[in-house]
Amino acid sequence: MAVASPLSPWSSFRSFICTTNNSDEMSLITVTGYPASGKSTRASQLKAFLDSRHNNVLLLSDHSLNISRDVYSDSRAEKAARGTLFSSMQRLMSPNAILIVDAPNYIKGFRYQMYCAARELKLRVCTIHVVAKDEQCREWNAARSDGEKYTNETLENLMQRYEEPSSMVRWDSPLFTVLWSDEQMPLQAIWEAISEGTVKPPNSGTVAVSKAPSDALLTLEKTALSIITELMNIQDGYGGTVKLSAQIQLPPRRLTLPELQRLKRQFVQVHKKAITLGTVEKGSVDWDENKIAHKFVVYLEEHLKH
Ligand SMILES: Nc1ncnc2c1ncn2[C@@H]1O[C@H](COP(=O)(O)OP(=O)(O)OP(=O)(O)O)[C@@H](O)[C@H]1O
Repeated sequence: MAVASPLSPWSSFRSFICTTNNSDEMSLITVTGYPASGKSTRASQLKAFLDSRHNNVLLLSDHSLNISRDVYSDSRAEKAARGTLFSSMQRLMSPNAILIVDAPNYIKGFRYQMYCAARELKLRVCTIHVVAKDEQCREWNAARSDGEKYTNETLENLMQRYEEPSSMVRWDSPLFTVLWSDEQMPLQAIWEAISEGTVKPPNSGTVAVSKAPSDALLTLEKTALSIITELMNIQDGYGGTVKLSAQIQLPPRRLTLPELQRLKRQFVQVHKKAITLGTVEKGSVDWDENKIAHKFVVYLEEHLKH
């Protein structure tokens, strides 16, 4: 995988600057991602862009609420902190405000609650998923000097518990995925989602969005899933029908299903954006089963701990 250089947070919005104001957009933007994945960096980048288009952009975060990192190592304190975040969010949501909620927002059910609260007020919503590899988050966390460092244990814990957003469910959509290596955020598309997107009526349930995934997305999911199933079967002595054209070098220890599932989720997330946008990443030609299998095997070899 290519190693990207650190991005410059301000480089991507300059071309969109204009001075539209006094609009009646009301919206909730939920930022989510791993701990120390760059959520606040992206949230302030987004706020700077939106400030040039709207006169009431608010940013709510653990930091602005003085919520300490320690809450994430104590489930009761964490629950109370989520309550504080939620009530502040409700207080700040208003006509003519764009509210960005920059917090871990890693629990699916919590994002759903936020979505319902926004719909009650007929706000437009969108979710920004900031994606960084585990290793990158560890590195950024270790290097941070802003007093917001997580302990290693809390960091690992939060990464394990993270529930990824999905564009297939209403409460996470529209979903914008921003990779740690992306120089640009999709600022214009986010603006359109919150200023022109559909305002969903309250209380119309939680069913999945009807839009079908592309074949490529399904193949990506299915192929990665069949590989981890096969690996578990082989490890448990059930053998397996080896369909892969690639061989895999495994670490000399037992692999666990949760770790394989986590790597699968990350792998899918990393490649989903290219597929949904119809763009092609450097080095990949298409998305057939064999090529995906090969990419996933390489990904596993790179990321499985020895
Ligand atoms: N793209 C990037 N390039 C280089 N460094 C980055 C990048 N994104 C974030 N960082 C660094 O990583 C650290 C964490 O960034 P940031 O606060 O944006 O993450 P976060 O996800 O909001 O963290 P938290 O989970 O603590 O809220 C900071 O020290 C920041 O400077």
